[in-house]
Amino acid sequence: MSTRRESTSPIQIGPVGQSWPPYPPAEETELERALRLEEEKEAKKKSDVIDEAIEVERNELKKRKQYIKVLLLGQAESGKSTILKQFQLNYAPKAFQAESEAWRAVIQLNLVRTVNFILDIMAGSSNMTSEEKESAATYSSSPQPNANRSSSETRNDDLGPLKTRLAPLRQVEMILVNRLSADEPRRSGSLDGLTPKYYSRASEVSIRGGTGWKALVQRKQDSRGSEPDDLDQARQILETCQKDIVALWKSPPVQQQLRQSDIVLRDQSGFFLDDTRRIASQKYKPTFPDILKARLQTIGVEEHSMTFESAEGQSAAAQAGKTWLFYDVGGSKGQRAAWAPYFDDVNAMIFLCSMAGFNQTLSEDRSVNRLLDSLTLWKTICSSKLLSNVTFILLLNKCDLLEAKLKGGELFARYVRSFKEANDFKHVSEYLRGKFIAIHKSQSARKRALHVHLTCAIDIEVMSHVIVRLREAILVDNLMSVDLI
Ligand SMILES: Nc1nc2c(ncn2[C@@H]2O[C@H](COP(=O)(O)OP(=O)(O)OP(=O)(O)O)[C@@H](O)[C@H]2O)c(=O)[nH]1
Ligand SMILES: [Mg+2]
Repeated sequence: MSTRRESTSPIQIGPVGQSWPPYPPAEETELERALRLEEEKEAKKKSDVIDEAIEVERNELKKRKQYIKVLLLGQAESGKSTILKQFQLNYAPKAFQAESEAWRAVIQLNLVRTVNFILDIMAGSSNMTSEEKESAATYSSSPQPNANRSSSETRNDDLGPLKTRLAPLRQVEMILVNRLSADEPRRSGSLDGLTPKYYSRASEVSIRGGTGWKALVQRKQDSRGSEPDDLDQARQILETCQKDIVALWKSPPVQQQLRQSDIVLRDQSGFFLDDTRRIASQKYKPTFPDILKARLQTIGVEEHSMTFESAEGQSAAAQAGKTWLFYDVGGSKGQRAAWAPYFDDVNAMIFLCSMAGFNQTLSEDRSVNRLLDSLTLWKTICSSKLLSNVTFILLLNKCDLLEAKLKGGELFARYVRSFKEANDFKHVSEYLRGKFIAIHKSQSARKRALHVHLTCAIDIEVMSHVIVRLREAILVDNLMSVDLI
């Protein structure tokens, strides 16, 4: 502990002859002396508190140096948070299971938002701005979105009673958003009163993520005891709407309108309409596959600490090596400036690219193709000097969606003119793999290994093998001692 405040030799400042501290004053009364001593005691107390805080921070820093730090990078919706969930599921399943209840609100909100999105579409385009019409087509699987076509062509008054019965879902959405975001300032995408709003993304949920919201949902659940609250009310309404949601989704006018607007809801993140009966039930408990499919946009950079559960009961040293820190970043363009400070001190970087993005534009900038954005971003990351010594992992993700799009007749060459091969998964994924590897080779300042995997981040079985290999690669590259492995 520092004793700097107790030094007796005063330092010289100001004009020669004046010293600091000016104690003790030449003529000091008893009262002045008592006050002075009291002040000094207070100052010492404060100093000790500061010293203690510094010490704690130093120890914390020392501990953090023993952690493996992994940075997850990639554009929005590429699957970064999903990969983090896969690590938790594989290596900290008890902790992951303990949090599963908190995901219920997110999944139900994903579902309710999709329903309200459909209701907005069916209500017609009159209250949509031209920007909203365009952004509704962001999810289109077609290169030429056709969202501007008049919805009156298929508007069907038979849906009237259904729409009326589903109207309370606006309130459900509001309750769930409030519950998840609680003290957060309102951000775009959150509900604007009860006014129907045309969402550019059917199920998008945008709240500050990390562990904060989970704790919040949990705390509220614990504190309310047996008293019914607004969340119970929301779940009751949702259950009451179960059959009508199914009917809405199946109704020919809805399917026709979505087709005419070139909106493919099944391809969208957080799509749960095929599981309505289960998810809208009051007894609903999120399963692992549901949690992996849930969409919760990451805002900012979130630090997640994960301790390998197999390390429980081992020595403190072994435990330290078994704790990994993940930095999960928000991938949209506006958030990328916040990444740089994390490049400095990580052991591994996992970059995700959604291969299904070849026929999509960024939701934050509809003039930019997603695949092109990913390649540009990859180029920047590869050339970063700060990352030149870290383990590089590339996950070409959303294999399932890429395959479905190609099988559905979407032509890859229509978006990527240099592609001349057969329009199937094997050739397209090989082409993309080659492109990314070539960029890595040409942009890296020094020779560095690159681990590449084709992934479907929501597939538990297949991912369990990939996750093991990622862990091994990171540990081996970072020369961890055998007992830590
Ligand atoms: N079908 C399919 N969906 C996936 C795959 N990987 C992720 N998803 C889904 O895609 C959505 C977006 O994934 P996230 O992990 O939230 O994306 P992110 O990169 O963290 O996005 P930001 O937080 O906005 O930067 C989620 O609903 C996931 O369930 C995949 O391989 N296939
Ligand atoms: Mg995320």
